[in-house]
Amino acid sequence: MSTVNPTYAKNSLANPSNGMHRDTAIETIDVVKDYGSGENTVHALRGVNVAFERGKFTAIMGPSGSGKSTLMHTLAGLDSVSHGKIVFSGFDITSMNDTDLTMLRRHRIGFIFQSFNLLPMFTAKQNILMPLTLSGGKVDKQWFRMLTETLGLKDRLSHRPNELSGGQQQRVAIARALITKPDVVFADEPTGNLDSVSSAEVLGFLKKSVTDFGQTIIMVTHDAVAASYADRAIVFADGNIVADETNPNPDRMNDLLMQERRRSLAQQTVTSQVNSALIR
Ligand SMILES: Nc1ncnc2c1ncn2[C@@H]1O[C@H](COP(=O)(O)OP(=O)(O)OP(=O)(O)O)[C@@H](O)[C@H]1O
Repeated sequence: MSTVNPTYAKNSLANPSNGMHRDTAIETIDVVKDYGSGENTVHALRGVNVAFERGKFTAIMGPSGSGKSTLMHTLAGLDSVSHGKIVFSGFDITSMNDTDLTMLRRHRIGFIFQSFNLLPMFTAKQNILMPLTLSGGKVDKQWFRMLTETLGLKDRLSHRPNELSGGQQQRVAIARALITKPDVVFADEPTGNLDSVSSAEVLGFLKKSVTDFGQTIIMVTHDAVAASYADRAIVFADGNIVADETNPNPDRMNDLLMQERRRSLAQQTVTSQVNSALIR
């Protein structure tokens, strides 16, 4: 049975204003994203409909170029959509201006990156508190203590990033992402630069933040083992969702990914045969 930190739950819920299910943290409605125009248009997202449940850990997988990063960037309001809506805790973020989007990201979204993105001149503690320093927010000392203890960082708080291992740096980045008690954390290949032991540790902490603190996490990964820590895994291909697995296991995810790779190769072969036939 998961326990939800009461302060956390209180701060993280908004009143949905549009009939959206109150257990949905973020949702896309018919989202299309095109890059470029005319003949050179790249259809990165082709009418994506997906809802991410609050307090769940979702992995997004798929071949290179399938649209995973585009989806994550549009969900986080870092990139605009060509068509459709993104509803975040009841608010349509596609109609927000840049200032409101910046505020939303600062106060309600946490980010974890493959390359940690810590500020090298600051200590672990300063890095963790950076989002609050920037927003002028108050530090919840109890929450800071709980996070740093859970993440095993208590004895590393005065160290700078170059004095920490990769796994420790990523744990600092996780604490930084969680310090504001965000509604959603987006993790982009969080274990891409880590060895298998550190990866397992980081994924274990991400899972714990979901089960123990009620966090909502959306993680892009190429790694089927990483995806198996999630409650759900979505597979993307060519800008569409082609599979949606509950309690994913690595074998099943690898099978689905291989299947997509074969399908994409077969499609490329057909396209190049048609092109050469047309040229002749
Ligand atoms: N700024 C851009 N301008 C033009 N095309 C883009 C841009 N960003 C992404 N694309 C294209 O959109 C498609 C989806 O890209 P995206 O980065 O979302 O894929 P991905 O699944 O995250 O790939 P990877 O696993 O390699 O990171 C690709 O064909 C890519 O080339």
